[in-house]
Amino acid sequence: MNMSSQTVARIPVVDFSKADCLKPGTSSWLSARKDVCRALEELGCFMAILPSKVPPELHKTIFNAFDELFNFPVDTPDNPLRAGYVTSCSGQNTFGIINGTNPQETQEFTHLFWPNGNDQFRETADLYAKVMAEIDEAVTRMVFENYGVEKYHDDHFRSTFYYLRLIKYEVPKKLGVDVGLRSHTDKTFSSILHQNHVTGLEINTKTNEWVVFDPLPSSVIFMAGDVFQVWSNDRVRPCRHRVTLKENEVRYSFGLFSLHKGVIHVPDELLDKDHPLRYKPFNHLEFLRAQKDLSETEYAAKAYCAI
Ligand SMILES: O=C(O)CCC(=O)C(=O)O
Ligand SMILES: [Fe+2]
Repeated sequence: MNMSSQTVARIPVVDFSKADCLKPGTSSWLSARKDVCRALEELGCFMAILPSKVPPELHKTIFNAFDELFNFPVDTPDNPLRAGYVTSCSGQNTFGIINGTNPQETQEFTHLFWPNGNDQFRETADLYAKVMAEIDEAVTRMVFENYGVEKYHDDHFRSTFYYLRLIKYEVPKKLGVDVGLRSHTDKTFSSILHQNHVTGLEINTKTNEWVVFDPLPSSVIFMAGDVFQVWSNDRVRPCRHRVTLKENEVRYSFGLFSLHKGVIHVPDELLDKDHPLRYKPFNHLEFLRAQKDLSETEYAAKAYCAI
């Protein structure tokens, strides 16, 4: 063991470009499952190397399109884009697409900007969203299997939908101290982010260190949200994170946020005398509607439905 691995916490890596990694029951699946579950219980996140069907050059394609997207004038009073254009309280500008894994939705969105369409952007966004959703399906199945409740996974996944967000952080005014997003946990079941080359996302470890996420271009970060914690009766650790802007460049990220239609409850199989029930069943979408601040708060679902 060298010095740095003793002193610097690292974000675990799970390689989904390996053959059969996304096929339940194979030896690659089982080995990935072990790494996934350990990472989610210890840290609440991991870096996922994307399957090889995502060609590495698409990284440039998607973020070059972001330059154009975020330069469209959206602040004119009658612009239909205003409705979907949200500016959060700190440094984020975002476009959000509900049901972002549905190609019809991304097509409508694309046409708002480019009246004649932009196949390159649309197809690239669709591919990333699709692959990220496949990773989400596999990862949640791995966790369900690990806890012996895989029989609930199909229903769970059928009730999942994805909110796609395109996020921009401006070049910071004061390098090194500018806040992109204050420390928070996501109010999702899970969140998956693909970012451009500008670092800024920081992950909080169990020992309260902040570790900078420095991804490979062909990777994403998978983070457990508050609702994953509640569902697992505190076995999965929600990922506490923030964005600090330290580089003299625009930072972009492409995020897929999973939401659940219906009631979340802890499976009975996860309860025993050492693990008494900690959460009341709750409706994810009602919970989201009840939140005043959707971005920069911590452990909100825990507070909402703890027993
Ligand atoms: O842009 C990022 O890397 C993180 C975004 C984030 O944490 C959020 O939108 O909740
Ligand atoms: Fe977040």
